[in-house]
Amino acid sequence: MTEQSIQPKMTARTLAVHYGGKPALKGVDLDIAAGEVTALIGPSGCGKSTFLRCLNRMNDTIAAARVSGSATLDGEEIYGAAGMDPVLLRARVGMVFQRPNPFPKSIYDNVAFGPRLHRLVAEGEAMDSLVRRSLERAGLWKEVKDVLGQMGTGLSGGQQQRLCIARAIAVEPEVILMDEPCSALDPIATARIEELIDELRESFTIVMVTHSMQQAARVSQTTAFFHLGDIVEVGATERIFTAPANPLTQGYITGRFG
Ligand SMILES: Nc1ncnc2c1ncn2[C@@H]1O[C@H](COP(=O)(O)OP(=O)(O)OP(=O)(O)O)[C@@H](O)[C@H]1O
Repeated sequence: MTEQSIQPKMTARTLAVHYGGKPALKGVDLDIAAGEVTALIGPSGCGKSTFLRCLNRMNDTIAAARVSGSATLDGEEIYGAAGMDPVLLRARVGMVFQRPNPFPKSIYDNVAFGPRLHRLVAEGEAMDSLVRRSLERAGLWKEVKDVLGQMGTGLSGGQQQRLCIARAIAVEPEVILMDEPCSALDPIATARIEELIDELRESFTIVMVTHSMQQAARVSQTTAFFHLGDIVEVGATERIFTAPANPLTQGYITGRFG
């Protein structure tokens, strides 16, 4: 028995990625528990973002990347001949990036983009209420309700990141991948996003790459420690930060390397 959930939302088995023949991820296994925040930590270049991108086939967009092994969503294989369509997969497994990247469109159109692409609701009242609800869930509605026609790119960095979260949740994904979502933000904007992540966990499964030990400890329930393309240790966040089993994990969380 591991410390992991017995009914994982997503799994990775011997998942490996090479970039132009160079290994970046060396065949890792991980279970992602439903309704939790899983933090991926580890030194720079150890494969955290590469792993994250495997979970919604974003590595497909990198020409040099070759993925092997298996990843599943609700037990369904993502890769291989019977794998999932990347566009449909990304509607179920959304992504928020390091730098807030709203489209050069209005706040409204940023949030309506996914629902329009996937024809989720009709234009008009139904779309208006979906946009409103998504902005409310992202904690941004009150700040933008009177300026929905203004460019999303005109918001502050923290607001832009919450807009990107609203855009991601507008299509009701099951999983949200976050790649260092606060690293471009100031401490106040970071605190708001961390609170938001904690709230979103009630509705979504979240996998987050972070360089901040404090952030991993504050917002995640499970932590996986990556080192040189492997997952060295995974377990309950509290245990990882208080009693790591592996000396490499211990060295990293106490700041001896990384
Ligand atoms: N698009 C790419 N093309 C070629 N090599 C890449 C690409 N992306 C990542 N790599 C390489 O793969 C390895 C793992 O990188 P990755 O970005 O996944 O690590 P990371 O742990 O997320 O790093 P960081 O914490 O610095 O973001 C590194 O050696 C990196 O140089």
